[in-house]
Amino acid sequence: MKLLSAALTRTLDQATIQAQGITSLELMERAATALFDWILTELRPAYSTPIHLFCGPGNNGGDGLALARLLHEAGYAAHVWLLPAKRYSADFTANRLRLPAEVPCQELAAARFPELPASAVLIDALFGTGLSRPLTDLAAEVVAHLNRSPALRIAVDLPSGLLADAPQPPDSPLVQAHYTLCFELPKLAFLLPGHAAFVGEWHTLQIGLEQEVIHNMAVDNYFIEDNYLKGCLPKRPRFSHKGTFGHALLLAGSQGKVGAAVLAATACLRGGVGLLTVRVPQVGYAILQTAVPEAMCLPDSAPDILTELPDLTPYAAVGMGPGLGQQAASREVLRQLLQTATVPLVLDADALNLLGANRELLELLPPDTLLTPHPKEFERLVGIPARHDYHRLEQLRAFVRQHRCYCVLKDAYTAVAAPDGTLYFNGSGNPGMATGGSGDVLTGLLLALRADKRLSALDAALLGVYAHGRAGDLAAQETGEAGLIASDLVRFIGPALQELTASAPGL
Ligand SMILES: NC(=O)C1=CN([C@@H]2O[C@H](COP(=O)(O)OP(=O)(O)OC[C@H]3O[C@@H](n4cnc5c(N)ncnc54)[C@H](OP(=O)(O)O)[C@@H]3O)[C@@H](O)[C@H]2O)[C@H](O)CC1
Ligand SMILES: [K+]
Repeated sequence: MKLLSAALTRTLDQATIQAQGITSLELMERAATALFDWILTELRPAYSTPIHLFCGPGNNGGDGLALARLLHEAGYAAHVWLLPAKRYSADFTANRLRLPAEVPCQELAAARFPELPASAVLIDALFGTGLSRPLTDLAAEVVAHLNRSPALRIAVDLPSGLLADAPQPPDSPLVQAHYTLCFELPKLAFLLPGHAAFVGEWHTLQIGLEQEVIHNMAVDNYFIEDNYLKGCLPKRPRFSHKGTFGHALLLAGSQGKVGAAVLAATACLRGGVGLLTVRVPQVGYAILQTAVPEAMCLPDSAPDILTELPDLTPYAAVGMGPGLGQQAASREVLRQLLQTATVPLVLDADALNLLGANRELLELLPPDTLLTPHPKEFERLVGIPARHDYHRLEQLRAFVRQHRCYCVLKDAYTAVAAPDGTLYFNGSGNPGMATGGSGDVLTGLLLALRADKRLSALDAALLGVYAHGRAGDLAAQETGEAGLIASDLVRFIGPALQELTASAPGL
């Protein structure tokens, strides 16, 4: 699914109007009908529930006015509050005129804000994609008033005050919505951690925008939704053998952190790797052989950290990092790996911290290496703290372009960055996955997929990130979010990958 900028959204509106031979007012009616249907099916308000609609001067306000009419016609208690302005959009005015006289409709004024009790539903239709500057004066006061209310807040298209795809000054007034209902496609702003408290739970409502036009739009941000990757993992041919799916090498573990190696190893095996060899220090040998009998173990000669890189000839892909520690000897193993590897690499955790602390090593990254930092590790990699979420995304694009690598920036909506700077935001997963070892599981899974020669680097990264989140969603159905631990993720990798597997060979 593409993420469109506010400007492209406007282009899409116009193209839809032209292609379908409809008026912009008819498109607004579709939007209002979709909002109405969602409210009725999902919220199921009582007829007596007071529904207060706060309408701004543009088409976002027009959506609110049309929704007020539909609610009123269906017997609900709609009450409209208008934000006075010098100019109103044509479709706002048309819907203002179509509002039945029985619907209470008042202009907002500083001394005349309505009481908004907990039993009410508030519709924020003040500003949408036409917002051009931070809210001030009366608009800012209205937003503060809405946020103070204990009532449920539903934002139309965007929480008012939030820009769809660009940063706003810190502390700009923003509606804190419980739900945001937008049209057809989500907005980039919804996926950034700093906006979670304002966007709330978001849903896209279909209003029949032209798919052909969307298809032809060039964008650099995508959202990976549920059906996007279905069938992308090739079905295994009947005459497969262990070699078909590659032999992976995992370099992981140190004194006190052998569990990370165990988790990554089991995830790699569940990810479908043909053969797995794990390099651990002596301290990990008995643990690994006992906990993961399916993996071969090639112990380092050192007791508690990795100090030697094994011969890489047998391997189709190499992963390094989980539980590694940051000792100088392990850094030299990393350096040697970067200098000698000719197969795909997956680098995580302390391998990333070693890169961050020795940034000259970044110059050695073989092309298409896959890095999986969380935001703090990413900051160490680039060496400059991000000023805000959008700045971090720009750093991410610059980083992958410079190093010709893939980077998985882990967050609530994990972003997979491709070397051309395109970002793919992952939609699967849940907060239960913020638990120790979750990242080690992702590394192991990605290592398995990178060892599978049938997959491109991008497909392996997208499938791995999505399946990891999906495994978390399946696991949480059984354990709940709080009770989820990383080994639960491992158990559900198989079912998650099964959902993504093509139903017939070659599909
Ligand atoms: N396909 C769709 O997504 C559809 C979307 N619809 C709805 O339309 C809005 C976008 O409508 P638009 O009229 O372009 O914009 P807004 O309603 O957000 O607001 C524009 C007016 O607000 C003024 N403005 C902007 N910023 C401020 C501010 N900080 N303070 C005060 N006033 C502000 C702006 O004035 P300018 O001076 O900037 O020109 C405009 O007057 C979209 O979000 C959807 O809700 C369609 O209904 C259906 C299809
Ligand atoms: K809004």
